[in-house]
Amino acid sequence: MQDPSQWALFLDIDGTLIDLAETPESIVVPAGLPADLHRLSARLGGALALVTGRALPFADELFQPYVFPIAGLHGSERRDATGMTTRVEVGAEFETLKAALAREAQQWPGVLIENKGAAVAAHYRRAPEQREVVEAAMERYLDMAGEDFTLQHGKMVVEIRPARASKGHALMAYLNEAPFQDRKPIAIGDDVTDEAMFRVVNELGGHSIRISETPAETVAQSTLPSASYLRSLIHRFAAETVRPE
Ligand SMILES: O=P(O)(O)OC[C@H]1O[C@H](O[C@H]2O[C@H](CO)[C@@H](O)[C@H](O)[C@H]2O)[C@H](O)[C@@H](O)[C@@H]1O
Repeated sequence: MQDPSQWALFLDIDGTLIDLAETPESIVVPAGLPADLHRLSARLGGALALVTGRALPFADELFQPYVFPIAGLHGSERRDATGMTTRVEVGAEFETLKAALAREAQQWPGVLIENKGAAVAAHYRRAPEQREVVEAAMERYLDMAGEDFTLQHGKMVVEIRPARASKGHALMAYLNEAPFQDRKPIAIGDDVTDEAMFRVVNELGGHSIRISETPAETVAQSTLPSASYLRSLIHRFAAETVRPE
């Protein structure tokens, strides 16, 4: 990487840093990845943020003991480089809605409901035949949730999340703050939700990269074949930061 002080790096988690797994809980964080990210972040002067659909506390656990700036729930919550967290607040009615969804989902064999606080996901990876049922139900629940929410489609998943946020907004917010400001953004992701980051990055003259084994419909400027390929690049760039003690 030429002159790391010019760049800010924004990384998606699932399918980008970590291989996809059958369920949200069964992902495996490769040994060495958290430390590699920590070293790479140091090389970038701290201008590395994780931008994910996961809830922030879950994302934090994946990379402990290191603490990175993280935007969670597709940008609905965001911890900046000073450790300050901001969140889109949702009303108490959303708890009732999530409980009703979880009850109804018991009739859909193999479908998993992931309660993420201000967002809720219905996963059909273990039951692809349930896709239409799940999508129709989530449209119905979205109507009940109201205009403060939106549907987020992803890989074998449909989510209801706050409408007043996106990964693109989160990336923009980071770029207005130290240590990200005055740097060119690089965003790397693998899914529909990451396209919002790619659009912002493209407008700002940065670099957008989609992880995809096969040609994907994307506005990203380039592609990488897999999460493991990206991890090997991160390892290489991170290693360049190691100095003899
Ligand atoms: O923005 P991301 O960090 O990519 O998060 C997107 C969603 O990732 C998770 O779901 C996806 O990964 C699961 C584990 O590999 C997989 O089982 C599922 O099919 C994928 O859709 C996560 O569970 C969601 O909450 C995130 O929004």
